[in-house]
Amino acid sequence: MSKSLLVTGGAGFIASNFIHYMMQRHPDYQIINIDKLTYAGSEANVQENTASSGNYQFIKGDIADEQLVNNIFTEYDIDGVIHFAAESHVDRSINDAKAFIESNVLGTIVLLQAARDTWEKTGELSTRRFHQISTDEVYGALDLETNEKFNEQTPYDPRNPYSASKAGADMLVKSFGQTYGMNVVTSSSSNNYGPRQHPEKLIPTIISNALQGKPIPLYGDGKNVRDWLYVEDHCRAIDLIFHEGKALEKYNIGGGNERTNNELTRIICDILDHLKPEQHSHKSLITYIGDRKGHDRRYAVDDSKIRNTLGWKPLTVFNNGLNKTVEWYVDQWEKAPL
Ligand SMILES: NC(=O)c1ccc[n+]([C@@H]2O[C@H](COP(=O)([O-])OP(=O)(O)OC[C@H]3O[C@@H](n4cnc5c(N)ncnc54)[C@H](O)[C@@H]3O)[C@@H](O)[C@H]2O)c1
Ligand SMILES: Cc1cn([C@H]2C[C@H](O)[C@@H](COP(=O)(O)OP(=O)(O)O[C@H]3O[C@H](CO)[C@@H](O)[C@H](O)[C@H]3O)O2)c(=O)[nH]c1=O
Repeated sequence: MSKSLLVTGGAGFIASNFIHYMMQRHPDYQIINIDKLTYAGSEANVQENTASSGNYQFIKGDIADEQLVNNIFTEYDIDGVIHFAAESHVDRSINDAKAFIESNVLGTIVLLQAARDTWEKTGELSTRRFHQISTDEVYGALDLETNEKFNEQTPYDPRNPYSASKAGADMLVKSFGQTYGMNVVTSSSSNNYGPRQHPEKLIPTIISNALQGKPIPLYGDGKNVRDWLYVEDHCRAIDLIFHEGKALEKYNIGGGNERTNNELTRIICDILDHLKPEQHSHKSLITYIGDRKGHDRRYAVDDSKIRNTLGWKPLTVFNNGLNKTVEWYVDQWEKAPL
């Protein structure tokens, strides 16, 4: 059945990939994308596939703007919300967390209330769906020395202002399920990689600095571990959870690719050495700098619930995904060097 989906933050990294994915997977769906176009969002991220589509609508605006969000719910018959919009960069939250509270906490409550009020009136509060896109960072950090992973029962223990704001938003979403019987679901994923990520994040930083012959900055000893998930595998998981996940439940999504930042950086440098043999040795650019404050040591996700109950698993082999990713950034770089 065709649906109208409100996607928030669709000009950012993951949600723009999600819109591309959904337009191919469900071409009959209408997608309404609300995005404030902060420094992290770019309309160019979504223009490629949506330009000629009659099923796509872009609204430039803030999810914390109550009047705008209420108007969207009045104007469109929204079947479901997939809520990505957020301030997403840990380092920025350490410098100044105010925007994180405004977008991630206040923005989420504005969306929840508009959805609740609209769907309550039509008697569809328990059938229409609000899907919260969350992060493995809400669980805190793991030690390097253990094999432990975050599962859905792991208590929340956010350790930086970004993850605290996401944890707050997740709690509000859960409370709307408990208090009003709203059909909410939450998914928490590990670190995504792929095309269209903002250059402030680790992988685009490595590639862009390497291409420019600039130092590749690694925080601390470079031994921090992240569990890398190809963004398209994440999009497939979200599609499945949105349609088939159980109300009030939470699903973890992992890549099964734990790598230290040192390992990851060296793999990317090897790919670049192969693609750009005429350039300097890329590894020689690796430079250790001061550590991130409160730097979480390791994230790792146990995704057996989504594998066992919904039949999802990541399909992208890490080296293939990284090769595709590096090629995409090199191609962008060649079209428009910074
Ligand atoms: N990137 C990851 O590895 C990762 C992993 C797990 C979960 N997440 C979550 O996925 C979501 C998307 O992350 P991302 O990396 O694509 O982020 P991003 O920073 O690339 O994109 C965020 C988008 O949200 C928009 N936005 C921010 N505040 C807004 C507001 N108040 N109103 C409307 N739009 C606003 C921005 O303009 C931008 O387009 C976030 O909720 C993040 O917490 C990200
Ligand atoms: C930008 C940068 C990062 N790093 C380190 C810090 C981390 O250990 C690792 C990855 O950093 P980032 O790319 O900023 O990602 P991280 O802090 O893990 O957070 C990401 O992954 C989270 C999911 O785990 C998401 O919720 C966040 O929105 C997303 O930004 O690399 C460096 O060593 N040098 C850098 O220049």
